[in-house]
Amino acid sequence: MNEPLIELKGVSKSFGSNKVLDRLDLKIYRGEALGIIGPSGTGKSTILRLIAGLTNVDEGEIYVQGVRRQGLIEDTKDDPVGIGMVFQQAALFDSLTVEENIGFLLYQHSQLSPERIRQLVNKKLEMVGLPGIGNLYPAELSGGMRKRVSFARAIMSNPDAPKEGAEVLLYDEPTAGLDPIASTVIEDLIRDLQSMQGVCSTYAIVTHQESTIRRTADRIIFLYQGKVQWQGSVSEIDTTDHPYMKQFMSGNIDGPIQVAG
Ligand SMILES: Nc1ncnc2c1ncn2[C@@H]1O[C@H](COP(=O)(O)OP(=O)(O)OP(=O)(O)O)[C@@H](O)[C@H]1O
Repeated sequence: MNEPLIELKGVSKSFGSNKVLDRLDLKIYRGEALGIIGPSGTGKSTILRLIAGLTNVDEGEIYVQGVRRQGLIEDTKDDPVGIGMVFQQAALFDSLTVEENIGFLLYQHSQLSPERIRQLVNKKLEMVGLPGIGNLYPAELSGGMRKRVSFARAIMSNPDAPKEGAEVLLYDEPTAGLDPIASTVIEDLIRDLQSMQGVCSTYAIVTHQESTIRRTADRIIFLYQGKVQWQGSVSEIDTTDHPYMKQFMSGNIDGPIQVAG
């Protein structure tokens, strides 16, 4: 098989005495849509934050396109692959307009003219199905619209920079708190972005919503007690006899997974 785009080798991560990840191995291949599922507090978001370079491993290694990541993303000038992250909360600046939010990094760090940034922002807003809302403030948007704006921000790129935008997107519960129809819109958008040329063809998605698991992932890993306990394709969700998966997908209180609280 090809070299993985992202690889975690023997990664451990603790917060105080809480060992969240325990010698975890994980590979994400180019063009793959990986779903990460598991009970609350098992470290799914932590995996995304490690891949994004927002936090450091305690032990183990992270490779991005075969190159070992050293330190946090802010210390790494030339990560070989652009990695964008969409957070659970859209995490927009309330005092800035949609356009200023999406173009934030370019306004801060590029030499591009405001007019050029505005054009680029408008293009991204069209891609996420929200043309013409650049002048609105986050408070004027619905939750689903805010999520889409955060997608636009994650795929924003500087055409003058050597690489054209995020190649890998990390979605942390992108449909949490949305009604079923708004969730479908987001799920479709995730797949649409994947199929658009030049945008992120590879992504990892953390979600608790069953429709999102089924509609946005190709391969799924089930995380529990710091390790990948099961992995398979979406169709195998319904056929697996794995006790963790059967309990988790049925929502049964009784089973090998200890119920928190
Ligand atoms: N910065 C931090 N400081 C202390 N503890 C943390 C920190 N970040 C995460 N944790 C703890 O690590 C564990 C895993 O958190 P994480 O958010 O990765 O889990 P998760 O599987 O994404 O959970 P959920 O499904 O509830 O969102 C939790 O017990 C959490 O309290």
